[in-house]
Amino acid sequence: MRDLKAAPQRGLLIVNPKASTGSRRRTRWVRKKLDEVLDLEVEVTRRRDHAEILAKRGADKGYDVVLSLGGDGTVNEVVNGLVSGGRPADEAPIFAPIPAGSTNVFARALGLPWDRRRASLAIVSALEERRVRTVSLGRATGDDVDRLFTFCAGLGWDASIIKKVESYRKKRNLGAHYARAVMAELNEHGVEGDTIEVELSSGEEDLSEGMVVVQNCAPWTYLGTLPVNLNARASFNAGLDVLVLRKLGLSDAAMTAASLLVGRDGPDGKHAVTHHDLSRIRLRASLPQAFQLDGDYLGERTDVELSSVPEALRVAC
Ligand SMILES: Nc1ncnc2c1ncn2[C@@H]1O[C@H](COP(=O)(O)OP(=O)(O)OP(=O)(O)O)[C@@H](O)[C@H]1O
Repeated sequence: MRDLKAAPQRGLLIVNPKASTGSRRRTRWVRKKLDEVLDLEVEVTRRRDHAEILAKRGADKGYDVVLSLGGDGTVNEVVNGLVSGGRPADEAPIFAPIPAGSTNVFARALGLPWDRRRASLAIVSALEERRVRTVSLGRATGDDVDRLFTFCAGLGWDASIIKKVESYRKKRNLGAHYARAVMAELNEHGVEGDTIEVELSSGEEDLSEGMVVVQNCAPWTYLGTLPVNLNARASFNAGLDVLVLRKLGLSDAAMTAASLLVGRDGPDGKHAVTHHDLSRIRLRASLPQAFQLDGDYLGERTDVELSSVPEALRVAC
């Protein structure tokens, strides 16, 4: 092992003590491992949005590496703090996400193991070997929101489901909760509803009557170990991908939902279409629709613009 203590990088570990799979003992183990390669400071979040403030402070203070120990909510806050105000990737600390949530989409999409110990070891080895990758991010603006996202944004049906899943919080087996929320949503509303106009930077237009999902990478999410690939071509090295769910009758809603969630071939083109590698996507809903960023329900919105921010963040993985 190379002795980085000779010239250690300064690291800041931001710990969310409320993340689903967090515990003091596990945090101590991670901290000990990181201590071997970094001159490490640790900060613990005290409330929602605190990770963003801590990360911004870390970037301002010139830390070389900032790590999160939490789920995708913590990742989203830390990333927003690191490159807030348009800070270029090479002037921001290198980021590394250590998974401690229930799903950990961003860390897994980077190829890190779901298991926190194995992920920590992979990150330690990336730091030792100075293995860094620069990834794109997405940015959502409009209707009093201006926020970066790491893996997805959604307007309509999937955000309503996320709102439901959040209400089942602190219970285990999120895969089952997700399926339960899908069925509850289908029973209550179907997927037919108000329209969402979709305007793409390619010049194309589309119309959805249920849901629009924008992805910055693939997969979109995981049900346990199963990757859900609504848009398998989405990539950190390209612009944004979008899935537009077109008109859908209640009779085949469950079938289509199932094929979207577990199908290997993506949407069938009849009920849903995808568009690849876009710099900008404008969404205008006829009535306020549920909105989510990185799996976090943010309330209802009618007008949102999603844009790609290429090479926005350096990641050790
Ligand atoms: N001390 C705290 N008290 C209450 N909430 C907190 C605290 N620190 C962070 N949070 C909030 O906890 C929320 C959930 O965090 P996070 O997404 O990291 O974990 P998770 O929900 O277990 O993961 P996943 O989204 O994968 O299920 C975030 O919105 C974050 O802002």
